[in-house]
Formats: sequence, C-alpha cells, structure tokens
Amino acid sequence: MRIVDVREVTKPIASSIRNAYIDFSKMTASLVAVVTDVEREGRRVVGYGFNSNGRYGQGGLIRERFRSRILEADPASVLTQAGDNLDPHRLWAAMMTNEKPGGHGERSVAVGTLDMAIWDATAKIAGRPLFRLLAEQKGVEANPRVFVYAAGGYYYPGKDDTQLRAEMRSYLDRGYTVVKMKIGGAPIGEDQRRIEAVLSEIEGRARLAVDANGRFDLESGIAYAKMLRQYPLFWYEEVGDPLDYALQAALSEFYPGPMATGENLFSHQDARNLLRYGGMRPDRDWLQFDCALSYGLVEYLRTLDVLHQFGWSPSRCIPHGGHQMSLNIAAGLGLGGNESYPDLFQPYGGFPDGVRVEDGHIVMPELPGIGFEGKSDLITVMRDLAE
Ligand SMILES: O=C([O-])CC(=O)C(=O)O
Ligand SMILES: [Mg+2]
Repeated sequence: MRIVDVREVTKPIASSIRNAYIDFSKMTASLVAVVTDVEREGRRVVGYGFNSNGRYGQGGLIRERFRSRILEADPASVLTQAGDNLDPHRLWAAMMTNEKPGGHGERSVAVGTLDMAIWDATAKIAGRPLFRLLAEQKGVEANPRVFVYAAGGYYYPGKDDTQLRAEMRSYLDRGYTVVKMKIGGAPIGEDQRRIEAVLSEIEGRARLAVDANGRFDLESGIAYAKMLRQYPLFWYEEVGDPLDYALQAALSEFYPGPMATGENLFSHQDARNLLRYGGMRPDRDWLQFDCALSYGLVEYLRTLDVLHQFGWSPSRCIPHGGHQMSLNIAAGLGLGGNESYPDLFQPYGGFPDGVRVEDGHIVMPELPGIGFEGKSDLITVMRDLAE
C-alpha cells in the first residue's frame, strides 16, 4: 500500500465581494489529489482536499516542498503499525521534515490542504465516513446532526439594504437560524443602519453574527463594541489583528456578549496563546480555527488537546471555511457546528447533494471518506484532476 502520486491545481474562486480587509476579485484555492495504489469497490482510492477561501492557492509550496516529501518517504514508514492503512500523523511528520517552528504562514495552508486529502483517502481505505472513523479513534459517539450557520452579508458594488435583507431572508428560507454579515468596511453609522435593517428582517426567526475581519484597532473595536452591545447578537467576530491577544482581552471589558475569533490562527501554539492571553471566555465565546488553513486535522487534534488543557469544550468551536472536512470533525468530535456559505465559493463549499438545512442543522450522510463523492459538481472537478 502506498501513495503513488500527489497532484495540485490552483483554481479561481473569485467573486466581486469585499469584507473589511480584502476583496475576493483574484481569490484562488488549491485543489489536491493524493493518489494511492489501493482499490475499493473496483476503483482506485484517491483522496481529495482543498484550502478554504481567504489565503489563496498554495501550488508553489505544495509542488516545491510538500509533494516530494510525501512521495520520497519510505512507504512503510507512513502506514499504520499494522500496515493496513495510511497514518495521517506519520504523513504529517514526513511533510514537516526540515521545517523550523513558528512563522505559521502560507505553509500551514499547503499542509492543511494535503492533510485533508490524506484523511479522505484514509477513511475511504477504511470504508467509513470520516466522522465515524474519528469518533471511533477517540472512543466517543458520533453525532451526524450538525449546527450550521449562513455566512454572507458582504459588501459589493451596488448592494443596498434591500438586497442585504433579501439575501438574509433567503438564508432563513433555506432553513438557517443564524446568519452572518460583514462590518468594518463602511463608516460605523452605515454599518449600524445595515445591522438594524438585517435585524428587522430576521426578527424572531434567526440570530445575527457580525464579522469585522480583523479590521479594527483597539479604539474603533471599542467604539463598535459600545454600538453593538445594545443588540442581541450571536457573536462579534475577529475584531482586531488576529495575533493581538491584548486587544482581544481588552475588548471583553466593553463587550459582555459572545465574541468569536481564530480563523487566522494557524497552529496549536497560536491557539494556545489566544487562550492564554486573549481573555476569551469559555462560557460564551467561540473559536473558529480552520484545519484547512492551519496544518490540517493532525494539528487540529493538538489544538483540541490544548482546549481541553485550558478547560474549553470542543463544543465552543465553530470552524471557519464552510467545507465538509470540518463538518466531519464536528460530527465526529463534538464541535459546536460549522460555517456555511450558501451562495459563495462553489463548488468547494456546502453539503452533499440532497442534504438540506432544517432548523439550522444538517444530517451527515453515510458516505465513505469526507463525502465529496456525494456532491456532484465538486467530485466532477476533483476527478478531472486525478481519475
Ligand atoms: O470574508 C472572509 O474572509 C471569510 C470570513 O471571515 C468568515 O467566513 O468568517
Ligand atoms: Mg471571519
């Protein structure tokens, strides 16, 4: 049993949307395939992965460093002890050979993308849905019913409050009970008007989260906190620079409601610093680390260990990214849910065909691997790469 090839292609996921920090006019993502020599049900097992929106494709790093480390590793050294499957932990160690600690930048995205494909292959070789495999490995009960919320509410040219309201209403009509919109990309008075427009549209049917995408310094973060705290928001997200833990800690003095952050922290060490120094409150705040940007599930398991040490429940995690990988982690390991972008980043985001959101939850189908084979538009693009 061995990995015979690793392929990467960088795909556009561009759109005209804008958050408080970046526009997505040139956004890309890496799609990767890990090709094995194993056959299951008459088909070669190929694991697939991709990175979440926001950090661009990582073809250069994957092709120049990580692909060759996987292919050059002694095949037996990256299998389980019994030799009956790939071992994602050993493959992770092979990928990270000769990498210095710290500086968790783009490299964590490249490794996270490959790690997704490795876990997909591993679960397919085991013939199980990944969430079942993860629950079994951890000795816990899987829960295939997962909370999901609808992220959108971006700024884009020509969009007014009427369109914003219609967008949010459409998420409610599709079964969501929590919706998210962007703030910090307009003057505070304008954002307040947008928030009130959305709140009056969804009143009684759903809750609203707002996301500043790390735009604010302490002073504007506090000004927004004072404005926002009069509304019953689901959360106030990524207020300041992701690595400015002192800012995050100071904010909690001005914002008693739930806050969320973590999508731009890319290692368990950074996550630990957030818990050590960021003043995050385990009874109400939310952690959004996204394995597809942060060295994958092997690293995410370390992050969950850190959470445990600091007295945090995995149910406080609702990852960024809207991909099926995090849905599997949520269902298998008891996370609080997952992000979803109902109208963006297709075909990568979303759910297998036929999965519907009901009362803010989906139910995972029993598909081997991550479940990409159940999403026809996605698996078509994937198979173009490697089958
Ligand atoms: O707009 C983005 O970069 C995505 C984002 O923050 C989110 O989904 O929370
Ligand atoms: Mg965000």
